[in-house]
Amino acid sequence: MPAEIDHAKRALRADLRERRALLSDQQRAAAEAGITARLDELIAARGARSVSCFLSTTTEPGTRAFIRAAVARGIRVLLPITRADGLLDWAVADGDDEVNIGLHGLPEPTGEILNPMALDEVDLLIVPAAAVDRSGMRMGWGRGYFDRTLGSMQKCPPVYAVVFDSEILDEVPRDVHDQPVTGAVTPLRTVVFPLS
Ligand SMILES: Nc1nc2c(c(=O)[nH]1)N(C=O)[C@@H](CNc1ccc(C(=O)N[C@@H](CCC(=O)O)C(=O)O)cc1)CN2
Ligand SMILES: Nc1ncnc2c1ncn2[C@@H]1O[C@H](COP(=O)(O)OP(=O)(O)OP(=O)(O)O)[C@@H](O)[C@H]1O
Repeated sequence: MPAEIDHAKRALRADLRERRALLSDQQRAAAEAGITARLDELIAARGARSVSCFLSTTTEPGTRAFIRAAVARGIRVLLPITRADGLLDWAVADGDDEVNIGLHGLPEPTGEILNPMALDEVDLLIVPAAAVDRSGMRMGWGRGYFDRTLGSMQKCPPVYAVVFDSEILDEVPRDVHDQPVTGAVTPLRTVVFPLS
C-alpha cells in the first residue's frame, strides 16, 4: 500500500489503541451492556437467525455477553479463527466460555473448525474495527483479515462494525482493497452509512 496511507493508518491505530487502554473497568462494563442491547435490537430488526461475531479482547467493546445470550436464544453465532494464510476459519459458538489463544494472541472459539465458506450462510456479519468513518470505510488492526473475507464473499449480507462512540470518525485513511461496512454499532447507538 502507498507509504503515506500505511503511515497514517499506523499512527491512527496507535492513538486508538492507547485510548482504549485508558478505559476503566466500569466504562468497559457499561460499554458491554450497551453493545449487547444494540446488537440484540439489530438482529431482532433484521430477523437474523445466523450471524458472525468475534470474541472480544479485554480492550475491545465487549461482545461476549451478547454472544452468550444469543446462543441461549438459539441464534447460530460463528466466531473467527485466524489462519496463517490470512484467511479466517470459523467455529459455531456453543455458549460455554472456553477459549483458545490463537495465532496472534487473540481469543478464539473451541469446537469444530469450519472453512471460510461457512460464512456464506450467515444473515448478518458483526465485525471488529479500530475505527470507521461517516462514509462506512472501516479500518481494522492491520492484517487485512476482514478485507480479504468480505472481498471474497459471493453475496455479502449486511456488515456492522463494533466500535466505541468516539471511533466513528469523519474520515479514515483508505486503501483500494478496503471494504466498506453497512453500519456501526456503538454502546449508545446504531448507525447506517453514509452518515449525512
Ligand atoms: N477479537 C478479535 N478477533 C479477531 C480480530 C479482531 O480485530 N478482534 N480480527 C480482525 O481482523 C481478526 C484478526 N486480526 C488481526 C489483526 C491484526 C493483528 C496484529 O497483530 N496487528 C498488529 C498490531 C496491532 C496494533 O497495531 O494494535 C501487528 O501486526 O503486530 C492480529 C490479528 C480475526 N479475529
Ligand atoms: N483483499 C485483499 N487481498 C490481498 N491482500 C489484502 C487484501 N486486503 C488487505 N490486504 C493486505 O492486508 C494488509 C493489511 O490491510 P489493512 O491495513 O487494510 O487491514 P485492516 O482492515 O486494518 O485489518 P483487519 O481486516 O485484519 O482488521 C495490507 O498489507 C494489505 O495489502
